[in-house]
Formats: sequence, structure tokens, C-alpha cells
Amino acid sequence: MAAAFPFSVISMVEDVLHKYGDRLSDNHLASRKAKEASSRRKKAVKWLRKMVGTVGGKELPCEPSEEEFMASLRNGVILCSALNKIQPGAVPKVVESPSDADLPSDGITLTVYQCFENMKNFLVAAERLGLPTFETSDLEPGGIFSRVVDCILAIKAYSQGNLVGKISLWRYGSGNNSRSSNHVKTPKESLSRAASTGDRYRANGDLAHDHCKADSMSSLSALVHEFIRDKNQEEIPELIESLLGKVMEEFEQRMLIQQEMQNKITQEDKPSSEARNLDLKASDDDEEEKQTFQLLKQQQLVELHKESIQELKDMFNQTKTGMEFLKKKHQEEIIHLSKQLHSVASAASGYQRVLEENRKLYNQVQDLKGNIRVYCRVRPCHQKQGSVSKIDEGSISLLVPSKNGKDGKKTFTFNRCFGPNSTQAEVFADTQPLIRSVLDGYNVCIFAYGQTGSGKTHTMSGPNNPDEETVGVNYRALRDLFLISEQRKDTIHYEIRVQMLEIYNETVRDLLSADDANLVPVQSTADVLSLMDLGFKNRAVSATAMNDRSSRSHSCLTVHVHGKDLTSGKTIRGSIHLVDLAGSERVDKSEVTGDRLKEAQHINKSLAALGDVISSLAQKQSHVPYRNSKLTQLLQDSLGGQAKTLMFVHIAPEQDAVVESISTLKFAERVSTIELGAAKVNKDSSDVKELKEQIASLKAALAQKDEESEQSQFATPLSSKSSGRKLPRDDSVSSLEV
Ligand SMILES: Nc1ncnc2c1ncn2[C@@H]1O[C@H](COP(=O)(O)OP(=O)(O)OP(=O)(O)O)[C@@H](O)[C@H]1O
Repeated sequence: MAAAFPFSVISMVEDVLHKYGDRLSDNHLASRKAKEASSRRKKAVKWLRKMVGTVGGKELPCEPSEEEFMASLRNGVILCSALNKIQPGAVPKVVESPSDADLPSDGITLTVYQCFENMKNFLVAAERLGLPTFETSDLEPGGIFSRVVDCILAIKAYSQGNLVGKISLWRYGSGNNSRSSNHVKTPKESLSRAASTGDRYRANGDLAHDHCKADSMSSLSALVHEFIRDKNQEEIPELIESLLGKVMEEFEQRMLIQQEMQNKITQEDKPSSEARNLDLKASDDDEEEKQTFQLLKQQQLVELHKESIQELKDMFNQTKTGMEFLKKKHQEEIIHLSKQLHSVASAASGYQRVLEENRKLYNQVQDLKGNIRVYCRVRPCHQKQGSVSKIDEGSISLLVPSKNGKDGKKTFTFNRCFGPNSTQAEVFADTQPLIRSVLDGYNVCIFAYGQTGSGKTHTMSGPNNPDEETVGVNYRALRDLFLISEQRKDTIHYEIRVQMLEIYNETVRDLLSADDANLVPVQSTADVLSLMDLGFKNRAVSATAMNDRSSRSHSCLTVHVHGKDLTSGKTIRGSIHLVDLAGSERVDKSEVTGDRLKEAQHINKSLAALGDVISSLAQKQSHVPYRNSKLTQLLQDSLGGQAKTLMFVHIAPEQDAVVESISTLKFAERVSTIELGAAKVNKDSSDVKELKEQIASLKAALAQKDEESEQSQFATPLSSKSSGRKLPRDDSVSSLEV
């Protein structure tokens, strides 16, 4: 083997003995080793400080003790960082300590697992790069720390050197570092050393030819024997070991230098053949590096995927926690809302009860006030001196000329009296409560009575082209109906339908349609207004053709209300008749003829029939002659015990109308005394109602048998002497002539 070496082995041993002879025989080998180890450690520390700088906000101490150095490397961060500095990405994942403040002196803030991960990753990377490695336990007390130092110095060498010969050196060092303290030399160091040893290390390699194996061995043996001759027997094994170590070190260095020099010469002298060899070697190395690189990349990818998966897991867990939190909150909200809803529901049912109670009380009060209410209204006077001497809230006084020339005074009492200055709104204010009754299921009748020109149409409809202020009871009543039904829409659904009829000469005519008596559904006051306009137009056409017919006919606007309680499902029906009667003035038979006479007869007949009905109601007679006229037939529902009736009595205050006024006021006073009994709400089924009507009809038919066939005599409206008048056989509500 020695023959193959480009230098003499003996001279190499001689050199070693010359250089280290004294020191090899030093009795304090252990301390020398310790010094050497310390020196190597310092080198490692110095290099690490330079490469890594601060880790976790701390620097490696300049001269740490072995224990301190071990502790600072234990979490693997410094080692990983160092390796990554010289080979970026060599250790793909390094877990660092969170902050410098958290880094204790021993450098272990990471969990044991994290430290282990770092160390594992570092050792894998080091091994992959062909660097000498060590056991993790070497960083613990009792471990072989020199192996760690070797590894660091190998990294240092890796960073500084080239690849040639490197791997074999490291492997050598790695495999022997438990026994030797080999210093890994860089090619540069080796070269400089070669230069200093001069003649003994010739680079051409032909010096070895004069040494034969036997000579070498005997000379070598002699040299060694010479060296140990005077040495203590016990020291000898250790000395030999030390000498061998040094010789091996020297050998390594010389081989390295030799190889370097050969490479250099070959590169200069034989570029083509060497280039081929180098190419081959380079391609091998390239392939190896490529594989290593790909492996690293794959590992990095795997690590990245692992990280992503972990992140996803964390995110999933966070979302799950968030969802659970939201679910809990949501449930709490629902419980809270259901509690609120419960209290609102009980409040609403309480409100319903109060509303119901209120309705009952209100209608009781209305009942106590009397079912036929009479209000008197006096319009402004066209003369300077009128017949009305005094009007207060409940009474009206008229100046009545007596036969002896002295003026007497007559006073009449009513539920309310309105003077010429009373506004439409004031008049309606006292009427308003009746409108609510309609929506509560009662039948209501408001009719305007009085002689021609006394102001009936003004009260019921207002003047021609009325505005918001002057509009009459009809419009205001309907407006209230819609307003209240709107207010109650959450509890009761109302359907409102309207009918507008005219009774002229005992003939009923629908003012809204050419067809049969027609109930038109309406949704708003606007609907009603347009219908009323149509009705008035239809009436006006007739009036033009028939000479002031409006004064000679009764007009009746009827509103039917059907309500359904949305909670209980109960239904209620109510209706209101708004009647503008024909003029009530008495017409002397001898003064009129022809159509005018006929009109007067019919008006008087129907008003007499109205008087008769009211009279029989006042006397609580078992039979009430509703069927004596179309008017009383039409108003039957609103004049019986189930209805609430209001009569507006109108007075023309002029002196020349005083007789007619007194007649009117007497009639009205009599009406106001009538007790119809408590009004009843329409909650009966329609069958019951129909049966009641049939009974009433049969009773009426029986009574009529005794009456005279035809009553052509003009009767005053106040007359109750209607007996003897012949009633039409087919005058039921359903057979009204239109
Ligand atoms: N309270 C009042 N304030 C002011 N003007 C009134 C009032 N009442 C009636 N008038 C006016 O008196 C006139 C006659 O009134 P209106 O036509 O209402 O009487 P009427 O009783 O309906 O008559 P007819 O029976 O002929 O229909 C009208 O011009 C009307 O505008």
C-alpha cells in the first residue's frame, strides 16, 4: 500500500514523532485531549455565532462551557439555522421559540416534541448532505459531545470547501470521532500546510519508488520501538493509539493535498481526458444532487401539505367552535324571542278582552240613551225675523202666532238641538258612535226628516260640490267605517258593500245600476264617493225630466258590513241606512192635481206608514205594519228592536213655515219618546233571521186581512190611522220593485 503513496510512510511517521513526540509521551494526555476538545468547541462556537447570529433574540455566548453549549444546541434551532444558511432549505421546517423573552438560559422553551422534531429534521438533512451526524442523546450529559462538535465543524467545512474528498473525510471523522479529535481540514488549509512542509512533500509522486514494503515495515517498527523504548509499560497502549491517530491525521492531510495538487496539474496538463473524468464525476454528482434536490423538494411538499392540512384542521375546529357558539346564541335568542312573543300574545289577548269589554260598555251606554235618538237642526234663516226664538243643547222654542194676535211660544225637547251656526262636523260628532256600532254588528238607521228646503240634503250629503268641511253625514259615516275597519284589520276582516236606492211614487229604483237592487263592494271612501256621484247623477237625470223629483223622492244609501273575527272565526253583520226623505210638508188635496197630486199622495202615504210603524213600536204593539210602504219595508231592519235609529229633524226657520215646523217638531217629539228596547247585535245565523222575518210576514198578512183594500185618503205623516189601507200582497223586501 505504501508503494502506492506518493510519499514515504516512514518519513511521515518521523515527522509526526518529531512534531508531536514530546507531547505524545506527555503524562497528562487527558488534559491535553480536553484542551484540544475545548479548542475545537471554540471554533465551532465562533463559526456558529458568525453564521447564525442571534436565535430567539439571544446570541450564543462567546466562550460557553460544554454544558452551556450543549444546552443551547438542544432545541435544534441553531443547528437547523446553520445548516439552512449554508444550504438553503436543507431543513424545510424549523420550529422556533416564540419570543426572546420566553427563551430561558437553557434554550428550551419549545416542547420536547418540537425539540425532537428539529433535531430529527437536522440530522436527516445532515445525513442527506453526507455530513457526520450524532445521536440526540449526545447533547445530553454523558453523551459524546465531541461528535456534535465534529458535525458542526463538518458543516463549517462544507460551507467553505469543495466536494472533492470531502465525503470520505467526514465519514472518516464521523466514524472515529469517539476516539480521535480529528480536525476536518479544508483544502485551503491543507494546501497552505503543504507549502510550508516544502521538500518533504513533493508533488510529482515519484518519491515512493525507493521504499519497499519490508524496509518500510522494519524501519517503521524500529522507529516505533525507538519511540516507546524508554516509556512506561502502562502508557504504551495509549501512546501508540495517540501516535496512530496523529499518523492517520497526517496521512489524511497529505492525501488530500496530494489529490488537490494532482487535480490542479491534471487540469493544466491534460484538460481533455481529465475533463471527461470530471464530467463523468460531475454528472454522477449532478445526478446525486438532483436526486437529493428532488427528495428535498418532495419532502418540502409533504411538509407543506402537512402544514396545510394542519391549518385546515385548525380552521375547521375554529369554525366548528364558532358554529357551536352561534348555535347556542341562536337558541338563546329564540328562547328570548319566544318569551317576548308569549308576553306580546298575552298582552294582545288582554287588549282584545279590553276591546270587547269596551264595545259592550259602549253599546250599553248607547242602549241606555234610547234606541231612537232625535236630533233637531235649524238651518240659517232666509228672513230677518224667523220663527225660532231659542235653541239650546236639548231644546228648541218656536214663536207661534195665536188667534188673538198674541205670540205664544212652544218648546220641544230632543236628544240634541243644532242651531243655524252649527257646523257639519259638530252635527256628525254626536252621530259618530253609531258608526262604530255598525262595525260591531248592529243595524243603524239615520234618516233626515223635514219639509222641502229645510236642509235634509245639506245634513246628509252637504251642499253642491262639498269640500272637507261641508261634506255631510253620509261621507263622514263611510269614512269612519273604513277608518275603524282599517284599525281592526288585524283582528277582524270586514267586507263592505253599498246600495243606493230611490223610492219615488212607491217604486224602488237602484241609483247605481240599471239592474236589480245592487250591492256594490267597496274598498275605500273614494269608491263610495264615486258611487255616490253616480247615484246623484242618476237621480239628477230624473229630476230634470220630472221637475224637482229629488224633493219628491226618498233616497237611501245603505252600507252592509260583514265582519269575520280572525281569531275566533265568528262572523258579524251590520248595516246602516242613510236616508234622505222626501219633503214632509202637508199638501192639501184641493191645491194640487195631476203628477204633483200623485207624488204628494205617495209621499204622504209612505210618511204616514213610517209614522204608523213608529207609533206601533211606541205602543209596543205585537204587529208593526212595516209593509204598508216601500219606505218602511226598506227600513224594517233599522226600525225594529234590533236597530239603533237616529232621526235628524230639520226646521225651516222662516215665519211662513212655522205651521209646518210645529207639525214636524210634534212628530219628532213623539218619535223621541219611543222605546224600542235594547238593540241586539246580529249574531244570529241567517236561517234564524229568515225565520223571524217569515213569522213577522205571516203576522202582518193576518193583520192585513182586517184592513180595508185601498186607502186613497191623504193622511198626515203623524197619523196612525192607517187601518183600512190596502197593503200590497207582494211587498216583501225581496220583491222590491226596481
Ligand atoms: N245648515 C245649513 N247651513 C247652510 N245652508 C243650509 C243649511 N241647511 C240647508 N242649507 C241650504 O238650504 C237650501 C235647502 O237645503 P236642502 O236642499 O238641503 O233642503 P232639503 O230639505 O234637502 O230640500 P228637498 O226636500 O227639496 O230636498 C240649500 O241651498 C242648502 O244649501
